[in-house]
Amino acid sequence: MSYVDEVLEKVVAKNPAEPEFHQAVKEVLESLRVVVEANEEKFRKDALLERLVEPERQIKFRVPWVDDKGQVQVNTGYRVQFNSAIGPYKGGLRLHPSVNLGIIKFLGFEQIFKNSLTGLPIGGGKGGSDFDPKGKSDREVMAFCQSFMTELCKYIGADTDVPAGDIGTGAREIGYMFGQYKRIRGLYEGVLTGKGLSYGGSLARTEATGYGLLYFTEELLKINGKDIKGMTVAVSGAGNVAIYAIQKAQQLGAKVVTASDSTGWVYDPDGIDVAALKEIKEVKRARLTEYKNYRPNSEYHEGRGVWSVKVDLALPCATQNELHLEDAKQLVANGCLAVCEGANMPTTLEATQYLQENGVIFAPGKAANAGGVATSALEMSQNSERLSWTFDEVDVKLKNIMVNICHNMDDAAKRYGMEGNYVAGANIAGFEKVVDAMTAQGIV
Ligand SMILES: NC(=O)C1=CN([C@@H]2O[C@H](COP(=O)(O)OP(=O)(O)OC[C@H]3O[C@@H](n4cnc5c(N)ncnc54)[C@H](O)[C@@H]3O)[C@@H](O)[C@H]2O)C=CC1
Ligand SMILES: O=C(O)CCC(=O)C(=O)O
Repeated sequence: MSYVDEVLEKVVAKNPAEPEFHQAVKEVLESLRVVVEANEEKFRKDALLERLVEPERQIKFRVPWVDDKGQVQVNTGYRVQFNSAIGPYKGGLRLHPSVNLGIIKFLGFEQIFKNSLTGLPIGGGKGGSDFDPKGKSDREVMAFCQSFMTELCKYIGADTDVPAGDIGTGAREIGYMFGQYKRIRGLYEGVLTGKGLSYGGSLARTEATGYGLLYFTEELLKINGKDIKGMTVAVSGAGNVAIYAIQKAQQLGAKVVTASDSTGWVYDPDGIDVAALKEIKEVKRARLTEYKNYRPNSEYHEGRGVWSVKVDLALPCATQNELHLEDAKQLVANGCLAVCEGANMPTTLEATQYLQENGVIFAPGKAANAGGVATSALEMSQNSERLSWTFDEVDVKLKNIMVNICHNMDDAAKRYGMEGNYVAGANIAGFEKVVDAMTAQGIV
């Protein structure tokens, strides 16, 4: 049996009931086959792949807090410190009822390669909890965040592990967590990114993942002889990534006609109104049903359906496994030219394969959405030097990073004879640096 197949089998046997983690590992190792085969003897002897798929540390803890009725609630907290070969662990905290260890492991594993692709010195990690901030009062969210950080603060630090936001963790949650870290540890340091501007945050971090996705997509389309200007675009999600992806797409001359949340989606033939979306989601924390009050010409539909709209470009920006094989078939039938992932692993393996086989330009999240974590690393730099850069300074750096990722991914695919296979290109380019560092640092 080949080394890759052996490790894939071990991952499934050793980590049962973690389908998202199996999926993420399969996607990466399958596309590394050619690199692994060229170094099989050494990698096998060093158990390189076994070490790559085993987190350095997994922390799981109890998070008790008191709700507004005086009732004690108990959630589970996680931090998976996956790989520190190229820098301190870096990656967001997800607060969503679906969170479990397997989901945090898939996200942490992806983060290793994504962070490597940014070219910045950050290792891979991820964390979160099955706490649901939706429908909770600010006081309840604060009580949860303080309890969560009371335990997490023992394991993180500006030079060891620097968490940030993800689904359900925005500026409000990061603020409460930062306050509690400072209070317990007595340290005013850049232990979290995505902080508010008044206490060490970076300009452009809020916009970075969505803007970065569009800088990357614009470049990728250019490489393939196409122009984003004038394209019609479908975006899923209505959170941090989706909102700023829509905004930048419109600035680049495209028309985005959809957005979605976990209960439904909107179609706006005149182009999504970003100001309305921001007010509904960021200020009111309400459902997309409200969108029609701002845009009478738009349609609201319950359930899924964003991928049934005829578009040139699809940007999944909500959550994992939200774009299925049936959706891929519909996109292809409608003449969609490209799919670039703003979320982490939003496309199933079958859908990815179908898109690639049918000539759709497909860019994986670990490359396309790396602008968020890259700008987090820029926030860490600013915190270290006790300075803040202007919006334009950060934005220019972000754009350069995304353009470089795009070309490194494209070059890596070409080097291994897989031109246009950007899943392989991103995985190989991310892997090379991590493996080099792991090898240089010995068996650890
Ligand atoms: N915030 C960041 O900087 C980064 C986020 N990501 C990824 O982007 C994705 C979105 O994250 P954020 O925008 O930060 O989160 P968010 O919490 O701001 O927004 C998530 C959005 O997706 C929607 N959503 C969640 N589950 C859904 C479902 N099952 N069906 C349809 N819609 C659903 C929510 O209603 C919300 O509108 C996630 O996969 C996250 O891991 C990736 C890189 C960086
Ligand atoms: O900004 C960060 O550190 C993390 C962003 C993140 O969680 C991601 O890239 O998925």
